Amino acid sequence: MSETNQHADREGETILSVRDVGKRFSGLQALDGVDMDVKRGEIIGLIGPNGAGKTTLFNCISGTFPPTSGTVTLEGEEISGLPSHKIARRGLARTFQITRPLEELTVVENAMVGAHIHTRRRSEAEKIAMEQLEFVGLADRATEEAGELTIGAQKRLELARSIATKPKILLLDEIMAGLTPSESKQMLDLFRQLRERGTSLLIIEHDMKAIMNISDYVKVLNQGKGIGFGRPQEIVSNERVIEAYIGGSDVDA
Ligand SMILES: Nc1ncnc2c1ncn2[C@@H]1O[C@H](COP(=O)(O)OP(=O)(O)OP(=O)(O)O)[C@@H](O)[C@H]1O
Repeated sequence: MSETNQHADREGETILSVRDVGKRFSGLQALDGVDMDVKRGEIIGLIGPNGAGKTTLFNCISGTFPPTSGTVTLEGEEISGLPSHKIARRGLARTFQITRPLEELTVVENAMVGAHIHTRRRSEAEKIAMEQLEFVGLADRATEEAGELTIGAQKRLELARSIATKPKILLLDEIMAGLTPSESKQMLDLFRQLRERGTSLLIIEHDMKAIMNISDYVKVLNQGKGIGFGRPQEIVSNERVIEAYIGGSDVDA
């Protein structure tokens, strides 16, 4: 069975659909015919060796740049080629590999940046932002300068900012990097709560144990191509996946 068709019959409403997506950077084919679906309330882990194309796929989905070929649809409507702010307004949020809050703003003002994509009213944005800070455990630090936060708290603020956009699907790019074990556990708990609310998550993460623990399904990229899709226990015993990791110079999620 091809990796694309495996589990194609899984149930639930498709939120995000990636079809035959390719991305070329001058001489380099960074993505080549990638297919993937994310259903409502699913957590999908996206893994692969360094340079596999994981962040490039996030960039193509979220509108940082358009794919060279193929389509991306959100709730059945094509979003490939739209600018990122329009994609965000339709319900797709993302975090970035290197997260830095606007240090001179307060914690709540940072979270309000997310809320402002839906409302221009400050009081309404502040209400939405405070709800999300409450969710990530930062409400009591709302008036502090964001630059004062520890790395772990900055990551939770980044999560609060992104969920303040009220996403149907959230793309998380190594948001657990640099967290202590207890902060990672707290982050995984937040992911589970988001799933319970019906938010879909697509997660790039270094920590293989965490990704296998949290994901409903795992998608594996290697050299720009999908080489595996399945339940975590299927992925860890998939020979193509093992070969891609052992054959590569580095093991990375
Ligand atoms: N803007 C760009 N211009 C040119 N090449 C790029 C660009 N972005 C990514 N690439 C190249 O595309 C390939 C895929 O990179 P990408 O960052 O998507 O991989 P990744 O799987 O996220 O890797 P890592 O785990 O190291 O972050 C790499 O060879 C990279 O050098």
